[in-house]
Amino acid sequence: MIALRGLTKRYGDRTAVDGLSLEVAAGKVTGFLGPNGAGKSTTMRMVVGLDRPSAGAALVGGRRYAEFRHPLREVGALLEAKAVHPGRSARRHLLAMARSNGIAAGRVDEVLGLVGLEGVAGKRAGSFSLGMGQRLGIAGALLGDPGVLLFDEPVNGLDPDGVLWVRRLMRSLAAEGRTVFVSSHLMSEMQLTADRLVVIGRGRLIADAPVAEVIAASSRNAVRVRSPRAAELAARVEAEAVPSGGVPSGGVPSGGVGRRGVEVVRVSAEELVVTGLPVDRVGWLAFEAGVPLLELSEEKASLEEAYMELTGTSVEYGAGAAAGVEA
Ligand SMILES: Nc1ncnc2c1ncn2[C@@H]1O[C@H](COP(=O)(O)OP(=O)(O)OP(=O)(O)O)[C@@H](O)[C@H]1O
Repeated sequence: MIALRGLTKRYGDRTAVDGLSLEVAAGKVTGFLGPNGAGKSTTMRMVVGLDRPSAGAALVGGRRYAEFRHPLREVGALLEAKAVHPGRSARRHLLAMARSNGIAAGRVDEVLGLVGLEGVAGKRAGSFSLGMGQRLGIAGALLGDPGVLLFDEPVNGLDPDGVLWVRRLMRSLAAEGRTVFVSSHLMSEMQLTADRLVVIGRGRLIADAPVAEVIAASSRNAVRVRSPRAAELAARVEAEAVPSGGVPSGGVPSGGVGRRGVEVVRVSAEELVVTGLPVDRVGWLAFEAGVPLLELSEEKASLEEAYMELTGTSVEYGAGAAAGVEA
């Protein structure tokens, strides 16, 4: 398990990571998301002792990275692909890592096989493509057979086969009970790979929840209804939004991701789009109102849509973001 306790990193007057507190559980793939410059790499670097926190702590299994005698056996990381001496062969690079961490030399060929680089193990790492560099980085992370793994943008530069391979690898590492913490900008890939998500913006925590919960909290989730008596149904649904007590009962509790009310958009005389209520609730309301239904369907948000909503005000370098101006 990884535990961040008030983790903070300042570079001069810039706060890259701002009081992050969370736990990344074992046995799961946890996706680490956030706009460019949000502080993901800085956070990961602090977990593996490459950066020193300005305040707070990053713990692996309750201990700081610096306390480990053989850190690669505790936590493996792919942080910068190609962070390898270009003149060294892949095998020599891994052998040097293994030696410094008391790892048997035989493990080097094992991980080279695991990542599919056995055929080029003697070649200079400097001649590797971006994708081969990523595979070598992943081999390095796996070398000490650690219980905790961090991957910063692992599919960067990989072809579709490689992307699928990384997805399966992450899933199988988590299934073995390991802690897998992986950053990515590819939302569709994260939707397929991750169990949980940690979303940050400007160094601060925005969400920490299961993937399904993050998506369920999106206002883009909607229920499409067609009925010859759509107006009656709309009135019934709107009554649900603001009951006599004045408190919206339709807001779907979202477990820390956000709250919202019920909205009805009249698309046409026969068609409505309802947001803020689950599809089965809309079905019951139609039944209670005695309104016939011609269609009742669910439109689910994608993780990408949910993510855009969550991070909308935290984007620093987006096309629409005014540089240097706080949202
Ligand atoms: N060594 C450094 N010196 C000064 N500022 C830094 C340093 N490293 C990172 N930063 C700043 O800290 C902030 C967070 O950067 P970081 O690389 O952690 O973000 P990120 O979420 O990984 O972004 P990306 O998705 O673009 O990789 C950025 O504003 C960055 O410019």
